[in-house]
Amino acid sequence: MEEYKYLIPEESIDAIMNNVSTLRKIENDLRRVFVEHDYLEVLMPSFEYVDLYNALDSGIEEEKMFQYINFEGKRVALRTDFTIPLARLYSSQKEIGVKRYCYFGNVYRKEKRHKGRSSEFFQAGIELLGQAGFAGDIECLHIIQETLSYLGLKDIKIEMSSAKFYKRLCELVDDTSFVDILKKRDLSSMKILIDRKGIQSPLKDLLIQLPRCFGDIAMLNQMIMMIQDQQLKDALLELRDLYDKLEKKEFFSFDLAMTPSMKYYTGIIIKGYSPYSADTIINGGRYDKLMDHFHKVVPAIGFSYDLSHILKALEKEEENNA
Ligand SMILES: N[C@@H](Cc1c[nH]c[nH+]1)C(=O)O
Repeated sequence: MEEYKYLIPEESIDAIMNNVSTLRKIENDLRRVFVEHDYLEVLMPSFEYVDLYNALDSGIEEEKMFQYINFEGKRVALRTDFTIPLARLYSSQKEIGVKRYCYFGNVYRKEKRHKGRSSEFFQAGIELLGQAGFAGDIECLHIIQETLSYLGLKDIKIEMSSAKFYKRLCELVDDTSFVDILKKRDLSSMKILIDRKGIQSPLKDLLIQLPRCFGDIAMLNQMIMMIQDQQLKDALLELRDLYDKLEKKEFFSFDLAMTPSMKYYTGIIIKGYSPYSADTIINGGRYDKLMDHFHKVVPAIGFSYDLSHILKALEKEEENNA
């Protein structure tokens, strides 16, 4: 027992304890930008009904939730995600219109044992609710761009793809192993899958290219020319139109093999990377169907920074430059 007096469980964030001043500085810089753009800060509850998460289906499985049965006999979980509770908050408001929320706090998702990864994550994010199409997408991407310099990390890359493109691919390939192959960018398994399913060109050619389909606008244009399926093409054309409308483009590139981190995404998906972090430091996307569960039609988009991963990356970057 003695040793446990000195240890923290693997689940706990360790990157933050000694880095509080850095965390607070980044947090305050982000808060200032979010507020300048009219985002209202909200403090969300730590506990939510498991049923809410299940009904709105983020894709985070129940085994990943820290849950217990409360005095009502209902299953309650520590917050696994901010977007879902904020959708509930929005849907409970009387007036429907554009709303901008920002938030700072922990989310909890159980990691597999002995992976050396904590199960609590400190997130800072925004949700733009009621704003459809490019206007919302561009607002979010510009805020990401504006806030990047406050993270203190060099060489951050923001990659974009489309949930419509991904969903259509899944429909066409129609195989349970496909997502895993995409995640691993495993070309040899992709070829085996193509043979097993008897997939013919032009889909076959696309699937073979897919694991290496990351790059700039030239790559996207090339794929648009090559793709014949109209739904896949339209999804990429939409992405290109969005990119064309961006004022500053230097941080943004594309990754067509991207798999959405959340099931609720319906349009653009965004992931941010640092060379010093194996985990993504930004996740976001458009989610126009989430509010259907509350019988409301509300287009929405948002993103969050994972500040625990950012702090870890900062430590590594410093070590590297020492
Ligand atoms: N909630 C998402 C990020 C996000 C915010 N808004 C839209 N997506 C996550 O935790 O990964």
